[in-house]
Amino acid sequence: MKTLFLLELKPRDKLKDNRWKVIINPKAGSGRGHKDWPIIKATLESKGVEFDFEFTKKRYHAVELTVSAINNGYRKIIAVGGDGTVNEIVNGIFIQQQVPTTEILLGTIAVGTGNDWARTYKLPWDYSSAVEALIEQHDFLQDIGLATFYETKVHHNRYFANAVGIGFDGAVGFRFNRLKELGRRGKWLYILALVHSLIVYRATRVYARIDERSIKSDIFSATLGIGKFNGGGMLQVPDAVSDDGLFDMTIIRKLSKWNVLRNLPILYNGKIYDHPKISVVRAKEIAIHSLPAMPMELDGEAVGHSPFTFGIVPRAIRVVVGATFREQAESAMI
Ligand SMILES: Nc1ncnc2c1ncn2[C@@H]1O[C@H](COP(=O)(O)OP(=O)(O)OP(=O)(O)O)[C@@H](O)[C@H]1O
Repeated sequence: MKTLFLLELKPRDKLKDNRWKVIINPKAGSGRGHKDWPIIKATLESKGVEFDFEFTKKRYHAVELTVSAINNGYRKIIAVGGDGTVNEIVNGIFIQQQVPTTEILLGTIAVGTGNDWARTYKLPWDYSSAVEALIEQHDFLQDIGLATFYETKVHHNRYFANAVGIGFDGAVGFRFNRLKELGRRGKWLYILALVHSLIVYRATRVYARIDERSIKSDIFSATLGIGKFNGGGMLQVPDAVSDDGLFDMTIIRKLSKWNVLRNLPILYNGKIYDHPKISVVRAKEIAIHSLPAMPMELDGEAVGHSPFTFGIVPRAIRVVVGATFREQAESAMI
């Protein structure tokens, strides 16, 4: 009985209800995480935010830091990074076993390259306004996706908070990561990866189960979205709603390379579905098999290849959003 009493009290003793744990990826945004941290830190301090902080030291370290932060009583976490950092923190929130995932509040200060997750929530880019948003704490419960895939014959599971791209989109992700590893930088890097992949990538025969439906088609690319953006501002899933319990899956059927190049603007202007070979389906459960295997990027990270399964976990993580997004979400509910 005495032991039980102690066990119940111990986590409460160390609860840090109002203190944020800040996890900084120094490599995000080609080193912006490291370079801008002194400014971000000074901004947090000047606005009276209570926090402790830690830098990631390697890939996936943010997963570990999140699990130990929650085990040490933190319930509010700030990601200083890009989509990959947010993704690792979300995976850490699911891995920990101390509290339900919805009891953790996730905020972000976007210093990444693409920052697509932050775009959906209209989070401010300047650090002063981003910190104000954390103080105002407009929160929102968003859906999370769980993907299964293969990487060199090993089966993996990973949660995602924003979007997954498969086929051509996945190939661009792999090329983009490769260019970054080679030390290439700059805002045109994604376009460079896209043009390179366009030269070498071919549509594949895809067999998919989408909830109750089955499809067989030659598919060039597909994007599953919880958020609306991917690829650093592309609107490939422009109508995705991040708390509707459904993926929006944009399917781009086999296209000529010229047709892809000519239609690049519709990837950015929200009119992607005007194209006759592009359509959208909405579903909770999706299974995909392809010949040959197709590559996948998940929240901007090139991670593996098919066969894939995707499932949605509705309203699973509480996130801090921008005031404009919150107002729009509230007026949509009226
Ligand atoms: N200390 C570190 N050293 C090397 N890599 C790291 C470190 N910390 C995190 N990473 C890795 O950095 C990668 C990129 O992080 P992140 O996605 O946050 O930035 P980004 O790629 O610039 O932004 P975005 O995904 O929004 O374009 C992730 O794969 C992450 O695992």
